[in-house]
Amino acid sequence: MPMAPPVLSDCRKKFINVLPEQQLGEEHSSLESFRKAVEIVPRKRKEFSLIVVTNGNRILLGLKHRGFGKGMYNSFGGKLEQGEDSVVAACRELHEETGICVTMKHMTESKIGILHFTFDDDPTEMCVHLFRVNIYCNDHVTVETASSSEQIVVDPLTIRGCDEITPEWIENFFHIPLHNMFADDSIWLTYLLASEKKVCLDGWFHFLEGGQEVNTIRHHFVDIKTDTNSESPQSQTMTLEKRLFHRLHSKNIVSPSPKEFNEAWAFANVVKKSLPCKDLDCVIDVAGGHGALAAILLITTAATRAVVVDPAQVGRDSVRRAWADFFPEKELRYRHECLRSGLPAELESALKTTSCDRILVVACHACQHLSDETVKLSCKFGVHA
Ligand SMILES: Nc1nc2c([nH]c(=O)n2[C@H]2C[C@H](O)[C@@H](COP(=O)(O)OP(=O)(O)OP(=O)(O)O)O2)c(=O)[nH]1
Repeated sequence: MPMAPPVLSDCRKKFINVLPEQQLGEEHSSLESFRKAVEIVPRKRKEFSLIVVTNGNRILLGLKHRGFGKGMYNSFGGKLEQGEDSVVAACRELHEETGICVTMKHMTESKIGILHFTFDDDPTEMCVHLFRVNIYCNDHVTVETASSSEQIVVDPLTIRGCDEITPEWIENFFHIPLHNMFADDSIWLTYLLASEKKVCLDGWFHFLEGGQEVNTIRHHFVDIKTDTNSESPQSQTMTLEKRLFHRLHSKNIVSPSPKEFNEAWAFANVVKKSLPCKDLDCVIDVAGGHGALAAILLITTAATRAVVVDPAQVGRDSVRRAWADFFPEKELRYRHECLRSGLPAELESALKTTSCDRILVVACHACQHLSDETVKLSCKFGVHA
């Protein structure tokens, strides 16, 4: 059964600087209900472009120095010039404000919706054409999967601002400065960034009087279309390491912590460099706790099964909850038992179905006694450790 798309309010809980609910107004479930509540019919309409720029799980935001939104962070864009098409305007504004060049073809494919803004104290409706551009930085040699035939490769040193705006990379987009951005960003931008699927948005936001100082929405309605067959642009370009990290964060998993995840990732890489993992079948992670190391080895090697031997029950199966779809048809088990009895039992059982050179015992911790015991037992059974 296809998974239901996430709810707007659930997505924003994952971001640390999200604005308080009082500033985000009432959420409507249909445009009709939104229009009825707002009552005001705008008399004029102005068109703008807005381009969200990401690179994996980083986002490029601009700090505005003048005009609308001065002193706040926003994505890039501006007014459409007389008779100008929204795609042409988006290419022009992105280049003017960041130096990034995107072809018309790519910008056309990057259009993801429209945002409509109305105000209690202004009869003009702002109609913002929304684009989502995911760039590849050519100092990031780690990009693993690039599905688009025409990638936007940017030399990060060429990114520059102008007198109106200064671009700045936010390394983890769950940390974007939403408290210093337009209130609607806490609603739609969080959804866009948190979604692992490609989304198109039609957003309607009605603001209270008072402009950016008050920055408060009275009513909103966001119509979201999720393309369940298509990964979001950031998922396509994220390295596997970032995708795994991102998944832990987006599911609010605290065990493994970011530090433990980094350690497990680094440890797995060292193990893979020093051992012939091509024909690996079984991984035994001794005192492996939450099981991140075992799972990373399952995901990144040919191993088909892994078992975590640890008397402590750590993380309550968090790793499987977060990453199960990264190792489909592979098995991750937990054996809650001490090393002395659990490891030999697992080794004996594994050796019944596979050869010793296809079994790997790993242990990532600082206890000399535990390490000695692990190596001694592994040597006794003739497996890699
Ligand atoms: N994220 C977000 N962006 C908004 C909101 N409202 C709004 O106009 N924008 C965007 C659309 C445009 O990209 C930008 C406003 O355009 P601008 O006033 O900077 O236009 P411009 O660059 O042509 O300005 P200028 O040269 O005439 O000073 O802000 C909003 O509520 N949220």
